[in-house]
Amino acid sequence: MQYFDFSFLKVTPLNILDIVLVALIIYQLYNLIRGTIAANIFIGLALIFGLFFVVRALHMQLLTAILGKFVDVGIIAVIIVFQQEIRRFLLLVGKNASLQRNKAWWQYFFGKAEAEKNNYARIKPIIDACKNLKQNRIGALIVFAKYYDEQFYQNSCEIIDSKISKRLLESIFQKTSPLHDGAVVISENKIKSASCILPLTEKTDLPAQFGLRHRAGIGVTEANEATAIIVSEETGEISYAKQGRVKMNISFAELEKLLNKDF
Ligand SMILES: Nc1ncnc2c1ncn2[C@@H]1O[C@H](COP(=O)(O)OP(=O)(O)OP(=O)(O)O)[C@@H](O)[C@H]1O
Repeated sequence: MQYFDFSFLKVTPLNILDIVLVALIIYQLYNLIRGTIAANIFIGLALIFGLFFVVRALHMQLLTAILGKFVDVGIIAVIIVFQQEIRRFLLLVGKNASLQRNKAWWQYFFGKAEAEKNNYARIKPIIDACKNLKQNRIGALIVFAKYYDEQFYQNSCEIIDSKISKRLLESIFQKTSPLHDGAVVISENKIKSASCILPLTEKTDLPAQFGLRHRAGIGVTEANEATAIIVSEETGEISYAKQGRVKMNISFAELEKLLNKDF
């Protein structure tokens, strides 16, 4: 019987740490591109790289030379194509740590129940405003940005920078309000801006009734660490978008749970 000799493999604790860290980075990158158009681009690039290694091994010189040109500029192509995702990843690395730490300290000192109570107080005006908007069939798009990326939001928005209030949210979305077109962005516990023009998703498999408001709500969660509530003017239905996916027609109890988790 033949045995394989693995004695040449020397695994140190540092090697294991190395593998775990790489796995974590790949997982975070996967989370960032999951369900977005970037995932398809990634598959396309991976296929070109895979094909290059196959044709090179088979000594197919012409194809190797052509694909080699792509592979030579591979890292530059990856940086250009995944510019948005790399930006989000770096933001995540830089800012998430401090946000999570704040939350953890709060829970450590005041206990989980107190933290939840505090969170409910923050969420309540938003849920109450959504109830009113739904009842009156007023369309709305409210974005919760984990980090307020000034470059991304401020170009197209009206700066508000105010405490979150039910009445303010309701009045922004009134059809006669000059700010009703576009999205409200909430971040750092404030209504940061209104009337924001957001990027539209390029998804092709969305329900037919989804127009620009829904497309913008989904699009912003693909391009940023953000979630969005979409109130349909047509049906009054509430949808919730996160990481490029959307939950349709959710109840207020569900909305409260989602906001409690994400906001
Ligand atoms: N790029 C954008 N960013 C933010 N808001 C947008 C954008 N494009 C359109 N909107 C908002 O969506 C409104 C138009 O909504 P539209 O009827 O196309 O959407 P919908 O998804 O069908 O939603 P509804 O069910 O409310 O009709 C606009 O009045 C504007 O307020």
